[in-house]
Amino acid sequence: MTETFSSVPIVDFARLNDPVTKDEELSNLRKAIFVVGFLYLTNTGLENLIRHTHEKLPELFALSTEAKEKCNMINSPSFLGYTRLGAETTAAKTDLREQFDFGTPGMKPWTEQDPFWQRLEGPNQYPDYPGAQDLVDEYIAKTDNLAQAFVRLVAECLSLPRETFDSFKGNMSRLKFVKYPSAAQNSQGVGPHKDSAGLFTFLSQDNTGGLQVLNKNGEWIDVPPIEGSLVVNIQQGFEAITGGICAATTHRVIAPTSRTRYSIPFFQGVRLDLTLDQLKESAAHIVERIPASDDKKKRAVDVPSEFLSPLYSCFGEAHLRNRILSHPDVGQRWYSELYTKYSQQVLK
Ligand SMILES: O=C(O)CCC(=O)C(=O)O
Ligand SMILES: [Fe+2]
Repeated sequence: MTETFSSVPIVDFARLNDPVTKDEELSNLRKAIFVVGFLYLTNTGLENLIRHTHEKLPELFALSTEAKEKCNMINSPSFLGYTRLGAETTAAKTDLREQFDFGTPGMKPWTEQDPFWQRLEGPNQYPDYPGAQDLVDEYIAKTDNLAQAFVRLVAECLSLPRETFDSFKGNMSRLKFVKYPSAAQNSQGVGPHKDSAGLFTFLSQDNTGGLQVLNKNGEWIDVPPIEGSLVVNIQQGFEAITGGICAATTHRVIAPTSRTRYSIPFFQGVRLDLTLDQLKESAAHIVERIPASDDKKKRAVDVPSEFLSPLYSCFGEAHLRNRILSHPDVGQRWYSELYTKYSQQVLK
């Protein structure tokens, strides 16, 4: 029988950093990473920042349509900016949410000499709202630090040297502010997907509920809100680096029926230039050191992933492909040939 889960484990970041409790908590983390692929991270020290940011979201989304449209993602070949309700597609269906996408500030401007996928890293479009830029930049900087510390703990829990994953970190992480308006019962807030921008996702949800993960028996498991926690999940970049042993977990959001839901996902970036061949070389050394059973190692092949597909030249192209298909209007505007090519390909 496949080892699976019926609830999402809680991992305490403070206990991971206390020498007295560290070993015990690392073994919790290990199980969460291997078996579930999803966990709550508590006691991160970011609770005040998260609360403060949530307080600002209703006002930010209440900006006039004109103000929001001024920073529409359509202006950005880096897929950064505002997406209005109904402009995003997941699992071939329209998502019922609106959102702002941001990235780590200060990326080197793209030029024609750079690879086409490098254009994913670009400048933000901040909404015209007092303090928005400072808030976004602070949130990204602090969560990036947490993510870096977390990745080192993940290496430790897999009995790998702490710095094992450091060289896979990307230049740009991504942050989103998301609003799900109330809708008819069982509407798709966001459809079933795996996160694909990088290594790990750190998600703060408000107290509405609606987030679910898929277990290995094909059952949807609720991920109810825990105040102050971040829900962490494995993205396809990390899945690929571990040869698929640490699998990204499919998740979705059921739209709320009687209130508005807000969430703040943060996607830790992965190096975009990594090719499949380079990955195979570096991953081989990682995969062989992960003490998993042969059965678990087999999971490496049964998950179709753009990041492990020879159709794409490197992680950057795999990520760009996903962005183009999720935001078809932006994809068509900036990458029309690639849009046509990617929308005809079938992943195996
Ligand atoms: O809003 C949420 O709780 C989850 C959002 C999500 O999975 C995503 O944007 O990738
Ligand atoms: Fe997601």
